[in-house]
Amino acid sequence: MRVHSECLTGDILGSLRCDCGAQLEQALAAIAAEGCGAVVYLRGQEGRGIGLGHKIRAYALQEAGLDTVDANTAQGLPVDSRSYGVGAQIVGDLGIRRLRLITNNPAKYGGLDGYGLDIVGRVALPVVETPHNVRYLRTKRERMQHDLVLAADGAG
Ligand SMILES: Nc1nc2c(ncn2[C@@H]2O[C@H](COP(=O)(O)OP(=O)(O)OP(=O)(O)O)[C@@H](O)[C@H]2O)c(=O)[nH]1
Repeated sequence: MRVHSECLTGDILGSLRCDCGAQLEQALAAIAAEGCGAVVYLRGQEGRGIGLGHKIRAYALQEAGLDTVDANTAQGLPVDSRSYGVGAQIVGDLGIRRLRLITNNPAKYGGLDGYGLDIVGRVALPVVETPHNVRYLRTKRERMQHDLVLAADGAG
């Protein structure tokens, strides 16, 4: 089961600044290979909840040296305002009660817990690391506690 946060730039336009598009593709492929599963695509979560306009402004701040966390707070916005209650209810509405969750994000795992869903495991997504997204990935690991192993530690 994949609960995916909307990312217009990564999912639709194929931006290399984040790994969202790659993660969506990986999740779809993993579910296809398994022969069962679902992707719930959560609209309204663009930019970890700040919206597309603010995310584009965050990109300008990142060009000036801020990381993805500080580029949110510099705009007076929360680092991550996503909640997963609606996602959990959609999962339940699909008739799914017992699942393995495809994510590297502990907050997502915790956020889906407790809605009558039995989350029996986590499926880690292999990291698709490029020179363009390595700083983004490192910030996810170091400041947002994502469970990521990066090959390029020490680079970039
Ligand atoms: N604020 C901000 N949000 C971003 C940026 N790049 C991508 N996003 C958003 O980040 C969200 C994805 O969250 P992540 O924390 O990258 O990963 P995740 O989906 O929570 O974790 P996984 O389940 O492991 O994929 C999407 O809503 C994207 O729109 C950025 O530079 N700044």
